[in-house]
Amino acid sequence: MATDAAAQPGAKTVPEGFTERTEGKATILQRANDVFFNPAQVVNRDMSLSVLKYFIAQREKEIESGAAKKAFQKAANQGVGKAAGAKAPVAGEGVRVLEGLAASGLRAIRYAKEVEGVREVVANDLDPSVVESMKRNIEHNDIGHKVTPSVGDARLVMLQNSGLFDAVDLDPYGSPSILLDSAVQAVSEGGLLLVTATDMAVLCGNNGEACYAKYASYPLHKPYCHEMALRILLASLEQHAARYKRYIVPILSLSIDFYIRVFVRVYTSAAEVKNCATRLGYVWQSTGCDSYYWQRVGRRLLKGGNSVKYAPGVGPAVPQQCAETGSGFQLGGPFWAEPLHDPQWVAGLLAQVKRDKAILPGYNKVHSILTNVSEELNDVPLYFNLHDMCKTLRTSAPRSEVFRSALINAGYRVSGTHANPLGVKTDAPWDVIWDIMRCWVKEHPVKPPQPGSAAEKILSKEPELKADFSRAQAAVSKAKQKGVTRFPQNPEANWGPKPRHKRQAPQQQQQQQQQQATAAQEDGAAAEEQQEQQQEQAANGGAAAAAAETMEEEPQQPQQA
Ligand SMILES: C[S@@+](CC[C@H](N)C(=O)[O-])C[C@H]1O[C@@H](n2cnc3c(N)ncnc32)[C@H](O)[C@@H]1O
Repeated sequence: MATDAAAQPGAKTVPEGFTERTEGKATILQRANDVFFNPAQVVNRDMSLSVLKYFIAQREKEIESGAAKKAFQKAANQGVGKAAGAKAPVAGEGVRVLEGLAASGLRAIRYAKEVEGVREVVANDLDPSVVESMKRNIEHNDIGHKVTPSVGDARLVMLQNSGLFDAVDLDPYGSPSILLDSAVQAVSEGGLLLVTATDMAVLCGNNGEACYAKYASYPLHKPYCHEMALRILLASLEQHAARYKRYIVPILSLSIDFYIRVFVRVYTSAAEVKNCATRLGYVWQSTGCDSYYWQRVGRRLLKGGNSVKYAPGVGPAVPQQCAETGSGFQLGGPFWAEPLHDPQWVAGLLAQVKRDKAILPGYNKVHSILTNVSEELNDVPLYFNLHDMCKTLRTSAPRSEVFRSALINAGYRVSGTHANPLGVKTDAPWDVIWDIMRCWVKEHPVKPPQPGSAAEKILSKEPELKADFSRAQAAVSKAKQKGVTRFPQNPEANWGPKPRHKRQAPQQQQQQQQQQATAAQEDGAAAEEQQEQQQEQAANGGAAAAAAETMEEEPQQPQQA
């Protein structure tokens, strides 16, 4: 937990006009109105620290098995790191990290102090006055030469150190788009990229044209927009990487409150890069209802023996008119269409985080997010919001467990998503999903819908499937069964991005207000989900059981002082 602290006897002297602020093992010096420290980012820093720690352990194993050296040689033959004189990784030598936009240096200092196996962190910032305060903080933390301060444009630093950093962390205000091209070149073979984006209004489709300009992907302003934002950033990373015969492997992709954060490894392979278009897809979104359909940009065709041929995607993947409502479609993308996470990493990371509970100030939220992620259907891109579908039909929403049971009883898989407390992921096709809703409305009649409305068109069809709403065991997530709080409330209002340390243009202010409004909405949805959970508990086991389960929940304490 971050704390304000007065100087203790024997502790480092706190210069006049400063106070100390501690997060994890790092203590930084802060002046009044300093905006360098944003407590809302503790979860971002804890998560990043944990992923970096896990990455280092994995990398050591790869060095010991010889896989890392082999990969390094292969990449060197393609020119990776050649200009900068990159060397093959050596066991026990530790990793070299770049924090490209390091501000106060808090994150860099935490990496250096808390993650074993970090050899050096280069903490870089464009603003010389910021680097002065960073130097003060490095000195204040007694970390010797482990953190190297640097002033410069992160893009230049990355290009000048191509292939030389084992991990590159980019945590900008707003969009990372202009940093991605140099970032995919800066990491060593199999290296780790950790990237934040806070331009959620852009990525979520409020300004689609701006998103296309920045990321070359058209967003759709729909309930799945937070996962779509992740898929836009990943698609952009993949396309930048492909230009240098490199490709990405996402290990963890997170939508948290008001920002997204992706963790990907970067490899080099001319053969693998040919698959780039097959990993990306467009989404056809019905303009009349909630249905959406994927279409890959490219195809990989196996032609007998080992012969592989690449071809453009086939389409359109939808008819001229939406099968449910007769309306047209919007086309979004291209988006990353492959899994967002590596399940083995997620399982290992979750176990490691549990062991590190005492040393992670943002543990509760980090644990909740990873628990949710571990239960997500990783091969089902995007999700729908059950409440939105009910709005389309002007009906009351079934409890999520009841709706999920119907999907499972019809032979399909279903899960929630960490990106939205009300989101449902399933491999059921849309005609099945709508049939379940038609059956629900038959059992819970609604007022006759408006002639010509989407509700009328959808409900005028007889369901082909007879939905079975009886309780299926797998309909309740394991976390929920164990009483793990899946969406903890944020500790305070306006828990969101901080302004840049300069006057903001009205457009930026508006964007920030939108981001905060989105975060507030999500908090509302989380509260709704918790209320629903309590109602379900009460309905399933009576008040006593609900009370007992509630007591088992982890306390929802604010993560910051
Ligand atoms: C959100 S803050 C970083 C916060 C920090 N990562 C942390 O966890 O505390 C963004 C910083 O990026 C710096 N910055 C913006 N553009 C940059 C660039 N092109 N190169 C390097 N630093 C940049 C700003 O000066 C600012 O200090």
